[in-house]
Amino acid sequence: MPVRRSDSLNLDLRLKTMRQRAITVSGPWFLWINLLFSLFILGRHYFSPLEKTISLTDAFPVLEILMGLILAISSSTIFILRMAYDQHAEWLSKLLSGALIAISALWMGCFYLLLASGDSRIVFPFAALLIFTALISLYFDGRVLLSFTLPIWVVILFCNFIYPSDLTLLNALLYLLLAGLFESGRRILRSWFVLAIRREQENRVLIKQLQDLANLDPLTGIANRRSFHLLLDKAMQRQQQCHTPLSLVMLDVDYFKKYNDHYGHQAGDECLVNIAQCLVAATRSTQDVVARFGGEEFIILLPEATEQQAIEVAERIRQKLQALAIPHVGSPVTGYVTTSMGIANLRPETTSTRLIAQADAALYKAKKHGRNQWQTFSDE
Ligand SMILES: Nc1nc2c(ncn2[C@@H]2O[C@H](COP(=O)(O)OP(=O)(O)OP(=O)(O)O)[C@@H](O)[C@H]2O)c(=O)[nH]1
Repeated sequence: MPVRRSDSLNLDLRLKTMRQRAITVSGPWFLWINLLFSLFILGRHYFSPLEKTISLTDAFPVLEILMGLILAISSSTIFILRMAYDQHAEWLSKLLSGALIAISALWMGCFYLLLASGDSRIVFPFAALLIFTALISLYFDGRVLLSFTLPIWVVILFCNFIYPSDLTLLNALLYLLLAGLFESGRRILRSWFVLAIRREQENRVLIKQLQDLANLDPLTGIANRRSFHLLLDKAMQRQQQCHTPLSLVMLDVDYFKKYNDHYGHQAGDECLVNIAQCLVAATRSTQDVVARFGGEEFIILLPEATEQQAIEVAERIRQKLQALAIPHVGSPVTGYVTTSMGIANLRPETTSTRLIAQADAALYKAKKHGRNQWQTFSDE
């Protein structure tokens, strides 16, 4: 199946959002690792069973300063992440990326100092561990992963050339092997990540399609009878708790059988779509519900609307249809498509079935009085 542009745009957008989320989930773990590693380097003389070598860093505590900065950046970023109100906010992911790039630059300085002073015992295991834990935590975001690991790769390679005593064939092979493992691992992990997001995206589309099938009328795209009942029950519960008004308008297209007989079923379908659009245009988009109740019958739920406000809606519909002026030569009413409408207002103790029956009774009255008009149940 060809990939549509909108689908790939959606996927790119979803990937971006998920990358932002993922970094705020695995970022803290990686910051803890950096924090522990910097503590280890600070206390290296206590942990190391090997004899202490004289090094550059003894003369001036640059290494201690660098490690102190890693400690400060890691711990403060972890703290901010813990305290943040929205754990997946975009600014948090930016803060984390920035913190990791800064930490990487500090590691670069640290490894350079150690290699320059000939103390390479902990550099290679530490660099390898850092690079592979970075891969585990950041594989989904190539840019951040590369920004963190590249300076470490570069400083080791650079020192191997500057200080050739360290440039053994074994080192070079090890370096190449690590780079190969890193890149292949990154590709595998990333492909799983993209696949998972793509599947999730497909599932979302599928769920939306199923929801639309269950809740929308396929011809007009407005709510169907089933979802109207659900929404009416919900609205009635809310209304009865808050004691606010609620009204219904039920509509029936006048002499629609004659319309079909004269213009054909296809034109009849188009007419129903136009009427549905007209009803939607005449109501408030946020809370009113326009639904197709049956063949050429529509119903409108007007929460928080008094009978007078429902009358205003019905009158607006009548005028909009009049302005549309869809020809209906078979109609004895006006020669154009018209509707009859029944209005019912919710009274205490009224059930939803009863309320619909009241709107239907008012609609029947409108038909009896000559169609192309509205009637209210309260006038009975
Ligand atoms: N084109 C089309 N026609 C439909 C659809 N659903 C129902 N109808 C037609 O709507 C017509 C309804 O006919 P009736 O119930 O006699 O109502 P009416 O002709 O409007 O008469 P009054 O309601 O008394 O004004 C029937 O001819 C149905 O075939 C639909 O989805 N598309």
